[in-house]
Amino acid sequence: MTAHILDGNALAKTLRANFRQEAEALASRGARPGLAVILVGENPASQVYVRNKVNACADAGFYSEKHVFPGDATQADVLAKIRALNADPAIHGILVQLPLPAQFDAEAVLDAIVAEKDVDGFRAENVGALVLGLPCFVPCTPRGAMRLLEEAGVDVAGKEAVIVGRSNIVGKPMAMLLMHAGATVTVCHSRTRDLAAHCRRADILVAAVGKPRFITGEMIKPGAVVIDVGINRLPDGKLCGDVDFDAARVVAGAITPVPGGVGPMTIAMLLANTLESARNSVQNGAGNNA
Ligand SMILES: Nc1nc(=O)c2c([nH]1)NC[C@@H]1CN(c3ccc(C(=O)N[C@@H](CCC(=O)O)C(=O)O)cc3)C=[N+]21
Ligand SMILES: [Mg+2]
Repeated sequence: MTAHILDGNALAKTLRANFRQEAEALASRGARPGLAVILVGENPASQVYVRNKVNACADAGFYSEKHVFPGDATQADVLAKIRALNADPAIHGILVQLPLPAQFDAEAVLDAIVAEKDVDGFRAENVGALVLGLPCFVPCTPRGAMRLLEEAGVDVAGKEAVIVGRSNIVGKPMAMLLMHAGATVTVCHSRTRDLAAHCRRADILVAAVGKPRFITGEMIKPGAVVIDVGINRLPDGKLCGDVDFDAARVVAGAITPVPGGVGPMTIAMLLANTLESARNSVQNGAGNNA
């Protein structure tokens, strides 16, 4: 058996073409979707991701701004920029690239973004709404992972889903989305006893641990759908996921590659959330002139 490869690059490209049509429709109503990305410091991985986000905006006909601060910038500098963007009608989404340098209180910075522009979905109001099943911005990486499951034709209801990783950005929201979709969800983490046994029960296995090739072939149930959220840079400069891809692909039924799986879908869902925010602004009578 060889797993079906879930091509995030191809799906993201198709989605961006659809977003472009919607962006033009919104632009004609005075609300071209606009995203502002804030990057602090010179983390090379962050620079790549931010560049990908800005390029994706251009490709989808969105307006975007990139605000780069030096690594020794103060929190007050960044907060002032966020306040200006909060009030800017051309901007529908504000993203502060994480991680922030150590001198920052990331919680306080994210909290400064008005909820209507929190397209990452990281603020407490958003997380609360997600848990309650109310309208909200669904965090981009889990939303992209769910979209890939849909693309794979996976009927989530009744399935055993196992998530490895309990982060606020991936593990926790992913658990909520899978639960809402009807899966029986187990969240495993660094303290879990007999992780392999949990993983082997999974019809849907989501790896979000941040350790290269941590999930081995023996941890996968034959035919399972494997979603690899990991992006790890190896000493030779190559990227690899949290799953041992070569071992997994001969066991799994479907699997996301790294790169080219969840990563591009994360960016596509950032655009989807920004589009949603622009649509909301039109409904609330607060478009822009972009
Ligand atoms: N406020 C905030 N929101 C985020 O959504 C956020 C963040 N901070 N900090 C970092 C993580 C990571 N993340 C990725 C986005 C795209 C790729 C991506 O495009 N990956 C390509 C490869 C990129 C490469 O070549 O390095 C791929 O998987 O094919 C990866 C990772 C968003 N994050
Ligand atoms: Mg996690």
